[in-house]
Amino acid sequence: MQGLSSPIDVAVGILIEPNGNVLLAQRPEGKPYAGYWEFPGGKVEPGEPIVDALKREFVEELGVTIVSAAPWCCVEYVYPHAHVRLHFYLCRHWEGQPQSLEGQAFAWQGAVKLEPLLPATIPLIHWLEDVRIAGNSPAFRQGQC
Ligand SMILES: Nc1nc2c([nH]c(=O)n2[C@H]2C[C@H](O)[C@@H](COP(=O)(O)OP(=O)(O)OP(=O)(O)O)O2)c(=O)[nH]1
Repeated sequence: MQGLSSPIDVAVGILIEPNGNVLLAQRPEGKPYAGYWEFPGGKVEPGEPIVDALKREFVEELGVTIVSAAPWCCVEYVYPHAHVRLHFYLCRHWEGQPQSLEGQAFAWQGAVKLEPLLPATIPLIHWLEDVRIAGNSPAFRQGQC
């Protein structure tokens, strides 16, 4: 089990369509919390800039090239399997249609109704309501990490 004093950095991207829909993915079999919904992303490799990890994960998982992404918030959470520090980015500009390259299910959602969601991601759904329709570039939310 990961040491609780050393969080694992995770880069997570929220793709937002012009109509305000956001993309979620379902965790595949074999991973902790399989079947739970999350925003696409994955672990940052040692020495890797977080935004580079974000771009790498989107190419690997979805075949999507992120053109620009804005850091939005950071959430720390201790699971039984790991202590994670999640770096969430908002992304309105990308190239390519998301494809299920790792066999995972995807869903575009307006007001997100999917269940179950990963516990650390649940608060994001509420915060997203302030930004997904407005089309603005919200300030970084301070204070969660
Ligand atoms: N991608 C993503 N991960 C999240 C979210 N919320 C949340 O708690 N997590 C956690 C679950 C995992 O413990 C961790 C992501 O690790 P992962 O195992 O999915 O990463 P990975 O794709 O690099 O996996 P692997 O190569 O190690 O198999 O972050 C979220 O919204 N999106």
